Amino acid sequence: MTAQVLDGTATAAAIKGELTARVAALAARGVRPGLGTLLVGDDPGSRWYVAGKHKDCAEVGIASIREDLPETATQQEVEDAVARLNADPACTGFIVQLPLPKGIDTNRVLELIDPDKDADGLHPTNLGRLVLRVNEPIDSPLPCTPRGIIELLERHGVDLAGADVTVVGRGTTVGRSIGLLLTRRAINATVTLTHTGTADLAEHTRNADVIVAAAGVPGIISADIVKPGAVVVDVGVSRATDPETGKSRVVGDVAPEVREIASWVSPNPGGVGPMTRAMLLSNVVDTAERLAG
Ligand SMILES: Nc1nc2c(c(=O)[nH]1)N[C@@H](CN(C=O)c1ccc(C(=O)N[C@@H](CCC(=O)O)C(=O)O)cc1)CN2
Repeated sequence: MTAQVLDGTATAAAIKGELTARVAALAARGVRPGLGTLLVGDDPGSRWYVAGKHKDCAEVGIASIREDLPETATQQEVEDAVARLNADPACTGFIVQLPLPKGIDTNRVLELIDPDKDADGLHPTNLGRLVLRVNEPIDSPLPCTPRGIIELLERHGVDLAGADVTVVGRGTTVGRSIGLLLTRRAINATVTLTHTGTADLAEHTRNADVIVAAAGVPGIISADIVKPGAVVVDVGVSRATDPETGKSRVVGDVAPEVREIASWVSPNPGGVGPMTRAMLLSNVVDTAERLAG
């Protein structure tokens, strides 16, 4: 079996087309959504991601606002930047690019974001709504990567109802929050969350209909620990130097041989990354539509 491709690039492009129409409809009503970003420090990956977010905004017609601080910024300076974005009426939603430099209290910064402007869905109030609202529709922003993974699977016709999903990695932006989404009644998957303390990872992945690999360990999902016909989503982002070009490139958590055994695999790059970007735009447009009534 050769797996079919969960094409995040094409799916994200389709979503951006839909969002462009929704932004135009808002403009006709005199409403312009605006995404703010707060970037602290010089990490090249983070700079690239933030630049991509502003490029995406321009493509769909969302205004964008930037707050860039140096690596040496103090906790107070970061908190002041959050306060400016909270107060800026042109900014209808914003994100704090993660990770923040060492010495900055990330949880405290996230808690200071106005939950109604939390474009990443990472404020405790919005994560709490996800915990509490198992049955009802959710009218608050959802974390972008988990939302993007589910959208990617659904738009490729992967049925999650009753599926056994094994998530690898317990980070806040993906591992912990995707379980909350997948176990909502509207989706109805059964989730096993594995992490570095899991005694036997293979036992859990071999039983899974769907594997979401977000460990950040290159190749941790090898073909021998995947059930034939399983769906495998690669969220891992590690970097390696390409021996042929000498350039840095992304390496995922899923070994290439998995494509010979799985039914669907998300490429990496070109899978979950573009979907994360598209879901950030969706969150901003959803919020602007709610504000506009
Ligand atoms: N505040 C947040 N910080 C971070 C998040 C997040 O959702 N919110 N996620 C990641 C970074 N990220 C967005 O911020 C992100 C990661 C990857 C991609 C992407 O499109 N990647 C490309 C490959 C890029 C490359 O070659 O380097 C792909 O997968 O095709 C977009 C956004 C951590 N921080």
